Amino acid sequence: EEWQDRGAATGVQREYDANGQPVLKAIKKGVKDFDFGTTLGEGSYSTVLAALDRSTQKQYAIKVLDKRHIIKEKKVKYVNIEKETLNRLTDHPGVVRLYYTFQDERSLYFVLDLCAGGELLSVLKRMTTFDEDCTRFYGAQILDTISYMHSKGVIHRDLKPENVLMDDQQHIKITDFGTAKMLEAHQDASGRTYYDSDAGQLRDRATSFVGTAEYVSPELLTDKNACKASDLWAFGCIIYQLLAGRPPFKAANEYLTFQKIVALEYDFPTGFPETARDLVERLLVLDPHLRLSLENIKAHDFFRGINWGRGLWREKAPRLR
Ligand SMILES: Nc1ncnc2c1ncn2[C@@H]1O[C@H](COP(=O)(O)OP(=O)(O)OP(=O)(O)O)[C@@H](O)[C@H]1O
Ligand SMILES: O=C(O)C[C@H](Cc1nc2cc(Cl)cc(Cl)c2[nH]1)c1ccc(Cl)cc1
Repeated sequence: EEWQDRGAATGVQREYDANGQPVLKAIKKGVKDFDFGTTLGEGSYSTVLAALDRSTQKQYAIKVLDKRHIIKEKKVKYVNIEKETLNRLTDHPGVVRLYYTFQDERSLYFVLDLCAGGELLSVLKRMTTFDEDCTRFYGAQILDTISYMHSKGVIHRDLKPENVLMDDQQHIKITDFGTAKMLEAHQDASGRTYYDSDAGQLRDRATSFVGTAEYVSPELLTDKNACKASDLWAFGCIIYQLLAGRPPFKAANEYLTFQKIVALEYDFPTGFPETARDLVERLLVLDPHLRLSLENIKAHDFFRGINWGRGLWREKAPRLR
């Protein structure tokens, strides 16, 4: 196997060599450390199973990918991007946590947070629409997470209700980073790390990746360039969808949907709340430079009363009505 799994060791244990000298050995988890349970879902190249770590009795979701299938479908790049991106996003409650990766002769394994609440899309379908309080609460958690991702130089590029999972506290966790873009890290004069605004993206012009039709930003369709503001366009579509029960741009096929996006052809259902309408109108703006910035969105009237930061993640989720 030319790929040696340099996956992060899960910790070290102390052993003693022949002369009684203490030796620290890296502990690597493997398949045998887990009891696999129900299938939580299937992807095009993956199966996600509930699993119990026998030694800690902790529950996880383990995403299993078939090596041969990955190679045949030319998805090696995406799998490695998902691993590298998740390894960069390790300290925020709104990002699904990657604990370990390992492999055996047949498969690759991602050991992830278990999100027992399923997809936000399924919750929305059960509710038809969210009321303003729920939209404000879940919207704030999603925005706080986008803010963290962008601060780490990660653009998700495929944000949508299917990629927002719920944990057992009804808090959200964003997943599916195989198509994310990682901006180059730079050190400033005082040695602090910052990420290339979007200049570094210029080389990326040839990117072949386009997200999910209903949430694709106009700049990705016109000049094939995703930037941080592209995630904020998708955020605007999600806020609209939570309140309206459907995404703003949806047509019979992808091409017609793209036509609606670049023509900004959408309207609000009667009864759509005014403040939310104002926020969506300032997000669904064709020119990414004129779209509301992250800070402007946090300060928008729709999010009045939200305390951004730790508090947001300790609060009890409003009852989904
Ligand atoms: N951490 C998790 N906890 C609980 N369920 C999960 C978790 N991650 C994924 N799932 C579920 O498993 C299913 C498959 O997810 P996976 O990320 O493997 O593929 P996908 O991204 O949904 O599909 P595709 O690869 O075609 O885009 C999803 O529908 C999701 O609901
Ligand atoms: O060195 C690393 O970064 C760890 C490896 C890299 C890696 N080994 C692979 C083997 C195959 Cl067959 C396919 C892919 Cl995508 C592979 N990616 C790895 C192991 C496990 C997981 Cl889940 C992801 C990447």
